[in-house]
Amino acid sequence: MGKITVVGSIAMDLVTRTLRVPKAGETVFGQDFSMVPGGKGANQAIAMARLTPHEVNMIGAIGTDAFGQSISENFEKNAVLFKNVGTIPQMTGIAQITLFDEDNRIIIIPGANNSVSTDSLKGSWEIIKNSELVVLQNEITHATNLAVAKFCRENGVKVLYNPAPARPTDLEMFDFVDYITPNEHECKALFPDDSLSSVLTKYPNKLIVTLGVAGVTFHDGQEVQLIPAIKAKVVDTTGAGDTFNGAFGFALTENLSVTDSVKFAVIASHLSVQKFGAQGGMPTLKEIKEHKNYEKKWNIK
Ligand SMILES: Nc1ncnc2c1ncn2[C@@H]1O[C@H](COP(=O)(O)OP(=O)(O)OP(=O)(O)O)[C@@H](O)[C@H]1O
Ligand SMILES: [K+]
Repeated sequence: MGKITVVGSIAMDLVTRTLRVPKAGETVFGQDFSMVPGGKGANQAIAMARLTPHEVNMIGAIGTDAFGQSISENFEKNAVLFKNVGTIPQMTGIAQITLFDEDNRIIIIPGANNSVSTDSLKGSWEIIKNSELVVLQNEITHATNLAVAKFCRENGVKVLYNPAPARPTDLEMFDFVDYITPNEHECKALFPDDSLSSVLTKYPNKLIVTLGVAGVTFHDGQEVQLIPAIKAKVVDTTGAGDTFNGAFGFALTENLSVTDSVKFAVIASHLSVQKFGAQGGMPTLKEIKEHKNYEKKWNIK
């Protein structure tokens, strides 16, 4: 049975690079366009499959269109098990991404991802139950996430929850998950009235907040830690957060501490921003091990 399972979104990313973002009613010429597989769930599954020789299971849904076919081929190529990815008569989810000024702007149309429900998970509970870690994000419905998290809690399965994009119901998940990884904007949306350090202190070794170029912060049980990002020549930051989550989750399953898992994932996301596409820059374990910040004591085989 699979060691790591992702229940989440699958999409095709339609990526446009431009030097100017059009104003309302305006037309501009962009630099280039490409289609690359994405979706936070699929991205995080692929980030983990690049790192682990063990099974990574993807559970989700695609549509009957051509995007679905090419996404399946991509799972195959990246050694993600996808027999529990359903195909339904709908459009595959898409993300329209504009790359501008070293950052991205994204519009998501969920399509088939909205059909991932407790009903559609019927054949998947056994895989979930036998996982060492289950990974969730916010691109499938809250009701499905909550049902999976509760099931995992009842069955002693650890859950890594990436509440992205943020939604008001996220706090209901907190009691049923082990690790929560918002970025700073998502964290502010969850706790608008609290300072970052007071929120981190409330959830030691559980709430891990990514701060983009500034790095990652969390409370380690003693004090608030800031693990700085590693400077990089940025090509495309799309997927930095997904790479972080995938690598963090993988490191936890290798029994690294939260602090070491964060440091490991910071190396992974630093490598990811140097290449194009959400998945394009996701490193292999070998690439992370060759990085100067890799610590031998982590002893990952
Ligand atoms: N420009 C950068 N240079 C180096 N590392 C970066 C850079 N941007 C992000 N990272 C690394 O990636 C991690 C995750 O990035 P970020 O906090 O932007 O997540 P995110 O907002 O979920 O990303 P995205 O939605 O773009 O995938 C950061 O904590 C940092 O370690
Ligand atoms: K990238």
